Amino acid sequence: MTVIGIVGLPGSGKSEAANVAADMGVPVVTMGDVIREECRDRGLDPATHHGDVATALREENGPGAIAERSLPVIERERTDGDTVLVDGIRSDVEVEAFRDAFGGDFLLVKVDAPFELRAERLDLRGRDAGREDGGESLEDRDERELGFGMGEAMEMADLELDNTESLAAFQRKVRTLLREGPEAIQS
Ligand SMILES: Nc1ncnc2c1ncn2[C@@H]1O[C@H](COP(=O)(O)OP(=O)(O)OP(=O)(O)O)[C@@H](O)[C@H]1O
Repeated sequence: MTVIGIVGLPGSGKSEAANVAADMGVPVVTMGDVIREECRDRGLDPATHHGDVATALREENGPGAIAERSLPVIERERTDGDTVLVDGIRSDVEVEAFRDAFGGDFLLVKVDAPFELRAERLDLRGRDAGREDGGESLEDRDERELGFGMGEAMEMADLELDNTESLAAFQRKVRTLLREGPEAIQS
């Protein structure tokens, strides 16, 4: 069994990687869903309290809290000992939590695309990038994510998936990783 964690800056292609996994029947655990579940356990509406509950979880149980909460969900999904993909890792502390839990069965994959390409793609997606209406710019989002420890998390990656070609090429690369393992990938 392999637990594959995905890291990368906003717009790099993490969700697309998760979509490929889901299409292949590989379970995807989204750490945001874990927070939403915690909201419901606390009787709070995830639509309005997502950020508060994420902050509260970290304050109450330390910076690795959300990763820790994801562990039983991952265990639940690894029924046949198959691969599970985890999306939503934000920091080195969370990477450490997964490494402690899964040891050599944990593979950290960094999805990489340069700023301009991410900005362009997010523009096409119709949210996030270069907003002039008071929304957060991609620079600010990058800054915020790096502030959580995303830079350190990315530096810990076991494997880098370049996403500078077409979407189809990226999807092929992710499928190869999930089917054949990291040895089959040449950056
Ligand atoms: N190789 C590619 N070619 C064209 N478009 C792409 C490519 N990879 C991703 N995209 C598109 O770029 C946008 C951002 O990708 P995606 O949502 O997967 O990024 P993300 O890392 O999950 O971002 P966020 O952190 O904002 O959730 C999406 O609209 C996606 O379809």
